Amino acid sequence: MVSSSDIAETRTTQRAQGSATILAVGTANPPNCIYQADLPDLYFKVMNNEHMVDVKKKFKYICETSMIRKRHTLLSEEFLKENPTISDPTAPSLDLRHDVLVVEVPKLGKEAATKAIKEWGLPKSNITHLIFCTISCVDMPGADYQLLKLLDLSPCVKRFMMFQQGCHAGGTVLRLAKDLAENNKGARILAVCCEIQLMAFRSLKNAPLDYVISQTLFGDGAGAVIVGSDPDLTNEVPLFEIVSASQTIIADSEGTIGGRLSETGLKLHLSRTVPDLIAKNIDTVIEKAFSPLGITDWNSIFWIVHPGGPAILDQVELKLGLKEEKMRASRHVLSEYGNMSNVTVLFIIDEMRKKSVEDSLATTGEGLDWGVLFGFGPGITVETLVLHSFPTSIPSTIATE
Ligand SMILES: CC(=O)CC(=O)SCCNC(=O)CCNC(=O)[C@H](O)C(C)(C)COP(=O)(O)OP(=O)(O)OC[C@H]1O[C@@H](n2cnc3c(N)ncnc32)[C@H](O)[C@@H]1OP(=O)(O)O
Repeated sequence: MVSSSDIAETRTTQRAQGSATILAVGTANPPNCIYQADLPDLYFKVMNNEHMVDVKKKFKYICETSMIRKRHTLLSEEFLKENPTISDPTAPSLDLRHDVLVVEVPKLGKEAATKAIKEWGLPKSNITHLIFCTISCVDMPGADYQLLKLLDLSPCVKRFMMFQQGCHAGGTVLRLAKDLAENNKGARILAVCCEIQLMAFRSLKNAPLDYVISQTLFGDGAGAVIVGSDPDLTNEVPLFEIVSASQTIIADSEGTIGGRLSETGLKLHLSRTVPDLIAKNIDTVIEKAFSPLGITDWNSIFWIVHPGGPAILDQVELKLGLKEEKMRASRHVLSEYGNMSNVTVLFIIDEMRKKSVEDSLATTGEGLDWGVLFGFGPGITVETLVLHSFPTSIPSTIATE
């Protein structure tokens, strides 16, 4: 007969001993790059909206204050010319958008995943779980299945498909990967976020101001990480330990960020109160996350913050009295790639560890030991991760890539 102590022992052997760690990061973007300074002329031309002079003026102003220098996109002028329904706010275009996205989202995800696997350095056969996250398209089987096929992974890899989560979900993916890694001894999780903004691309004819804002902020990209506990230090190089992960909903924020799929694409709603609501609540969230460690000096940690827009970074910085350099990595990624929704925090992790090596700092977290990762999205949902950095003893190929 099996005793309860046998079951307890079996459960212990099924679990990992240590916390989950990020073991590799890969990123990818479509090759087409648009400079924000060129966007107003380009956008209003391809959308046949040149006559909307006042809207263009507003669009140009927001482009100038967005703190974005450039963004990558799958879209091209040729594609929009060949597919005029995309630019017509009254014509159904959902099928057309989906036809493109169900193919392109797993493909871009594969590019990022391939880089992460290469950096990790172990055979693909060691991957036990796959998480795929996107708001760009919905399909069955989903982008997780397509990516498994594209990468030629084992059909026994355990998949999780996260549809329609939003911008906080870079944090959700890492939280899920942590639970999987810590509860399954030897697990190696490939987690991929990929967003191509074609679903939300739309004409500004008769559009509310938040549509104008969304057209100026979002960019295309994919990020991938390998996560696992108890790294084999002869073969694996840990970058960040995920010490804790939590999620909360900001009080009285319902309806301030949202999206609905329609026959004319994804309609995004953003309230102007978003930066203020996040800033007003951020102190409570961070105090709760760091109280077990006794850390209260927010300038003593490194920061990875989803840059929904510059106002969010500015207001968090102001509320917590952060030094200007704390948001460097988040602002850099916003400037060079725009808001790539849930993908963005994975780019910031990549930027932070590479710059730390480049600047000969002692740890992957800008020379500091502890750090925070914040994801913000519909709800308003906040994902909070407490991270612990590692010494920057990583191969030079990673830093110079
Ligand atoms: C989709 C997801 O899941 C998660 C996400 O990431 S959602 C994206 C979250 N991002 C945001 O909410 C954007 C945050 N906002 C910003 O960063 C900045 O406001 C901005 C870059 C959009 C513009 O910055 P700015 O030009 O310096 O000044 P700001 O005064 O804030 O705004 C300019 C104008 O736009 C208006 N505005 C700003 N945000 C608005 C919104 N969401 N809806 C409607 N109007 C808005 C302002 O009221 C102002 O209008 P007036 O000139 O008529 O007064």
